[in-house]
Amino acid sequence: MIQIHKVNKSYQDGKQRKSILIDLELSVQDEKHVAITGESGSGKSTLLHLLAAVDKPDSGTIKVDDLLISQFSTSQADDYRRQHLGLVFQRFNLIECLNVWDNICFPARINSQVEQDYIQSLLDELGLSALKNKMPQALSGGEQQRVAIARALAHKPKLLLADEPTGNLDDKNSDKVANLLFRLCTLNNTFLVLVTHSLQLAKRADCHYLLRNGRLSLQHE
Ligand SMILES: Nc1ncnc2c1ncn2[C@@H]1O[C@H](COP(=O)(O)OP(=O)(O)OP(=O)(O)O)[C@@H](O)[C@H]1O
Repeated sequence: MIQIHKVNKSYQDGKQRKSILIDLELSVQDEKHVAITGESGSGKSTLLHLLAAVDKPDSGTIKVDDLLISQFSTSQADDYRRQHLGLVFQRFNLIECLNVWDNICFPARINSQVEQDYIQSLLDELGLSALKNKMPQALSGGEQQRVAIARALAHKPKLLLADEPTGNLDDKNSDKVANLLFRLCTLNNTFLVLVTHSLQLAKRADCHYLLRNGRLSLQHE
C-alpha cells in the first residue's frame, strides 16, 4: 500500500539547508494501522505532508497503492486528495461558514457520495449528534477535533492520515476516539497512518515506527 524509497527532504534554515528526512525507507502492505512517533521537530508532519502530496520530496519516490504520488502534478495531487485521502491535521481546517453537518459532508459532496445514514452513524458514534447545527467557532477544541475526524472518514477514503488525532482530548475521550478510529478504519478497509506522541496509542497500531535522525525504524514492543 505504501512504498517510500530513498526519500530526502530538507528546508532552508537561514543560510543553510536543514535535512529533515534522509534516504527514508518505508514499505507497508498488510499492516493496516501504522503509527509513527518521534521527538518534536523530527519530521513526522513533514512525512505526512509528503504522503498527502501537499509537498514533494527533494529526491526519492513515494507510492500509495501503486500511484506514484511523488511525481504528481498539482491537479493529480488535488484529485488524489479528494478521492483517496482523509486528513486529520493538527489545525482542524474546519470551514467557518458551514455548520458541523455540512463540514462533515463536504468531502463526500465533492465526490458525490453522501451516504446520509453512514454520516449520521459517524456523528452518533463520535458524540456529535447534538452539535450538528452548530458553527465551528462555537465548539471546543476537542469537539472540533472529533468533527475533523468524522469529516475525514465521511467519504470512506482509502488512506487516512492523522496527525495527533487525539491531541486535544482528555484521557476518556482520547480512548473512545482512538477505539473508533481503529474500528472505522478496519470496517471501511481504510489504511491508517497515525502520527502521535502517545506511546500507548502507537502500541495499538499494527506496526509502530520511530522517526529519528531522518529515518524510520520499526519498534518491537
Ligand atoms: N515549511 C517549512 N519551512 C522550513 N522549515 C520547516 C517547514 N516545515 C517544517 N520545518 C522544520 O522541519 C522540522 C520538522 O518539522 P515537523 O513539523 O515535520 O516536525 P514534527 O516531528 O511533526 O514536530 P511536532 O511533533 O512538534 O509536530 C522542524 O525543525 C521544522 O521547523
